[in-house]
Amino acid sequence: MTGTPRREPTPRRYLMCEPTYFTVEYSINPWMNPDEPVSAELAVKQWTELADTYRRFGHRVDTIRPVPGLPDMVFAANSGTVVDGRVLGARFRNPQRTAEADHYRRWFLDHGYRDVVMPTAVNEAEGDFAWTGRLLLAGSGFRTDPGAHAEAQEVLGVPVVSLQLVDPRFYHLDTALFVLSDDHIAYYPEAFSPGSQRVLARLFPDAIIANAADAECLGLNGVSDGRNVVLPMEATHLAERLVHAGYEPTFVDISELRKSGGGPKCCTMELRD
Ligand SMILES: CN(C)C(=N)NCCC[C@H](N)C(=O)O
Repeated sequence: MTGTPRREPTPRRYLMCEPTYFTVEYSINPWMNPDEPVSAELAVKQWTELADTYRRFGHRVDTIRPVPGLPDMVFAANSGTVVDGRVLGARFRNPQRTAEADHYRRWFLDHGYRDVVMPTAVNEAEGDFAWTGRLLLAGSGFRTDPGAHAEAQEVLGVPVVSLQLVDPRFYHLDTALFVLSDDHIAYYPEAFSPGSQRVLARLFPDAIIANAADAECLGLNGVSDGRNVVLPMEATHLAERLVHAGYEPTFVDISELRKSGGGPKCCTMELRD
């Protein structure tokens, strides 16, 4: 008889950016409504709790200084994909976010990264790239260009699997899929084209399948260290499935950051050195 697998955490290093200048003053995804009030103070509180959660699990959290006028800079995951110490930076689709990429590029150079390449194609980094430990899953359809997938394969030297996103609410791959442990993922099938759904089912037959309620609270924007899985507090169905599979969910409140279309993962770039 096979029981629930024992899940082992591995130490992580994350890069985060405090939402000091957080606002929703433009709309570049369906979650953003500039007419709805937003509190930078509450966003900072929620972000601080997220960073403290990682530290409590023994992970290292580095930070980059926020820049006035770049309210989405808090979404660190969109500014770099790091595998084995190699960095592929970002090129944003929307002009409102263009300047973020260079601040992060400079952070990498100032912190000892020597292999830093800036993309030629539109590339929103870990927003659309997820490293499973074997494959780099790559989303396109709304933000990252399919050409960026080939560029990532060349620069990072890892096999890339292209996936097509089809629902504008789930405009980045990390709104619809995340990696739980080596080669084990959770995802929301309806966010993907029929062909991409078949690819995912073939590659990950034991994946955890999320439902619409999980996806609609950005529950797929989770962060896992192999055992502890940080999730938005509304993602209760997904949390039950994770417990069943041997993981330990931890809930965080990200309601303020969600007003910009972001969750825990968007705030967290993983530095795989
Ligand atoms: C989970 N997601 C989508 C992220 N990886 N990033 C959030 C980016 C939010 C920003 N307002 C934007 O629309 O770009």
